[in-house]
Amino acid sequence: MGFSTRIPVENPQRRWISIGVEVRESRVGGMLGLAAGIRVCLFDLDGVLTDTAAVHAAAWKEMFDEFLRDYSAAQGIPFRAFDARAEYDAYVDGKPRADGVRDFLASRGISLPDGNADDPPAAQTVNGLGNRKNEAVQRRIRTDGVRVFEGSRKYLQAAEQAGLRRAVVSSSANTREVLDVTGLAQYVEQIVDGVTIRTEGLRGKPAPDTFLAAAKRFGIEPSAAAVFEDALAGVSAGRSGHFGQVIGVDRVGQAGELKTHGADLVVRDLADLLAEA
Ligand SMILES: O=P(O)(O)OC[C@H]1O[C@@H](O)[C@H](O)[C@@H](O)[C@@H]1O
Repeated sequence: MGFSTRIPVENPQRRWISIGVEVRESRVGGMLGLAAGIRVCLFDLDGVLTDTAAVHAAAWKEMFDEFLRDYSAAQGIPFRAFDARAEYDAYVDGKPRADGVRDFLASRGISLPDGNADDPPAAQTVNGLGNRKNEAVQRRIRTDGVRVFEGSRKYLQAAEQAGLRRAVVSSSANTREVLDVTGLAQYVEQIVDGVTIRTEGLRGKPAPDTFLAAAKRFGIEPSAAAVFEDALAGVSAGRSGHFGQVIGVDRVGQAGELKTHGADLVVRDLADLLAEA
């Protein structure tokens, strides 16, 4: 598509729009910077609506570094810390908690038994490590609070006023608490989250199941919904579910990777879409 600001005159049904880091083609007729025909917005939470991707990444690092220190001492191998940027983005971000534990450990050639959902945080199991990380993230959320991206709050309000339907689709089992403490719950009609994944037996991102479940609740085809995602696993889920539009939200300088994993369009903040509307 190229980095151009030209307005093509040969096809009046299309225009070039410049949004944040990308210049992409968009069909005229959509609202709030969306493609024509979009009636439903499916928002990821952490990193899209709230500044909690970094909170999760820090909690993962706290837990994995402690585990890796013990593990390397027991195995007599050098300790290599968890990379809260590259390894978090590649193996953990956007996925349900247990998948994040499993996929990162596998990348280091480590395999642990799954254990049970109520394993204590000290247990050397996938669930035990997941529960240890959850204690860390909840401590951080309750101590430091949660910051809402103001552009996202404005976008939610504008979407509501425009009559677009709105769901949050997150792998996090802490979704409801975060929506409640930030006051964002009032803008959200449906929630598909880490708890739904467990109770309905859905596959987590990068599988499209959670986004498809949300589209189904509105009784629409995926082609009528836009997916808003900051995680590589999340844009992959949007792409493989054949959603009408996949909007990558780049908070950490990974616009290129978001595009190669399936984003149609990459913005730095949802306010960029309002500026174009
Ligand atoms: O551990 P939770 O709160 O259930 O969240 C699971 C995952 O939820 C995703 O939304 C986050 O991007 C991940 O970082 C997080 O690990």
